[in-house]
Amino acid sequence: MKRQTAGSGIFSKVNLGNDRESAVNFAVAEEFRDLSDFEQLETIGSGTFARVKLVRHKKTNAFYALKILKKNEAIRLKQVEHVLCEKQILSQVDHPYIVKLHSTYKDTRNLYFLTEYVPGGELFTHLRKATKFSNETARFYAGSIVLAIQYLHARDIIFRDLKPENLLLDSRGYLKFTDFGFSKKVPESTWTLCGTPEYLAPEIIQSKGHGKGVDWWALGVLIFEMIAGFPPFYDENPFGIYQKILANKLEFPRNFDVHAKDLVKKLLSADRMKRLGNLKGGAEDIKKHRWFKGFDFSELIAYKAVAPILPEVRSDGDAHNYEKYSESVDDPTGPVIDPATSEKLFRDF
Ligand SMILES: Nc1ncnc2c1ncn2[C@@H]1O[C@H](COP(=O)(O)OP(=O)(O)OP(=O)(O)O)[C@@H](O)[C@H]1O
Repeated sequence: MKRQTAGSGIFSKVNLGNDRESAVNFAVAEEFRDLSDFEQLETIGSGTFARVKLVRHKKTNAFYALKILKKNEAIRLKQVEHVLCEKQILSQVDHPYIVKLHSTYKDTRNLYFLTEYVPGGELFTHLRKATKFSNETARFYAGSIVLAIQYLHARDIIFRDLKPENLLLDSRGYLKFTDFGFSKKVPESTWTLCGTPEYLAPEIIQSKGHGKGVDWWALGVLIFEMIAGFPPFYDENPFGIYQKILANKLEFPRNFDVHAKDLVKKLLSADRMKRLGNLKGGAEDIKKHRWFKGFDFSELIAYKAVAPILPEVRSDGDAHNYEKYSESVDDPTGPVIDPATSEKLFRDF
């Protein structure tokens, strides 16, 4: 079972902040100007109020992913500000491990993100298939995540939804971050409760205000889950999970690598002032940890490292690495919403 991101309206302490910077890097190329230039193929992802479809550019035959969000659902679930942030942040970032945004569109019913198509499937699927990863495999992905998060944090962007469901594999087996729906530009702290229960840092649950440290916490959860095959704090219901996170009791399976264990403990420090990654040395402290001894980050970023899993990609538009969704049950487009409301709320999209 894939884990849905929480925080859609249940928790209302929203800090909107003053982070409406203009999208400096975002110029839409000619070929991406019109949505009717694309043929919509199968659904490859479905979230709380979005559907992601594989699409083909009719003229060039190139494949892309189109994320479709219903405006009415974005309003109902109080996600308008998050969607605007998602566009603003995705249009500003440019990193090999972050999915590339080509263009955005809107009509009377929906908002659309056109991004590169990443054909290798979710890290989640590969992890569940393998049950658990070897130390080396986990290190390859963790190293990639450290680089991407370091890049984001240097730009004061917190990702806030790190989990294997939001990490995709490209055809070379390298990671791509997707879903910036909860990411936020914050030089200081922010107060919104969002994320996925198993990956929430204690300071988010306690509404203490949180910053970049939450991504390093989530990395600790992810390294644990990759090596153990299950997350460190687990319960049938979210409140049970929150209790376990706050109790901060870690039980490592036998054979868990000692250095990985030490790193996970340092990332899962309940006190964010003592959490590795969140200290003066930043991400460099994590790169220097014993678990990464001998690991070559420059090879990794240059795509010279051998990826541990090479996904089977039969052709450019092959979607078999993604779950199959019924196309008929749920119309991906929403109802037309009042034009004045639409203009007011979605002007910046
Ligand atoms: N660029 C892409 N290439 C291939 N698949 C993608 C791409 N973007 C998204 N997907 C697929 O669609 C799924 C949902 O996308 P995304 O997480 O952006 O939507 P969401 O509605 O915000 O999801 P959630 O509610 O779970 O947070 C992803 O987990 C992935 O399986």
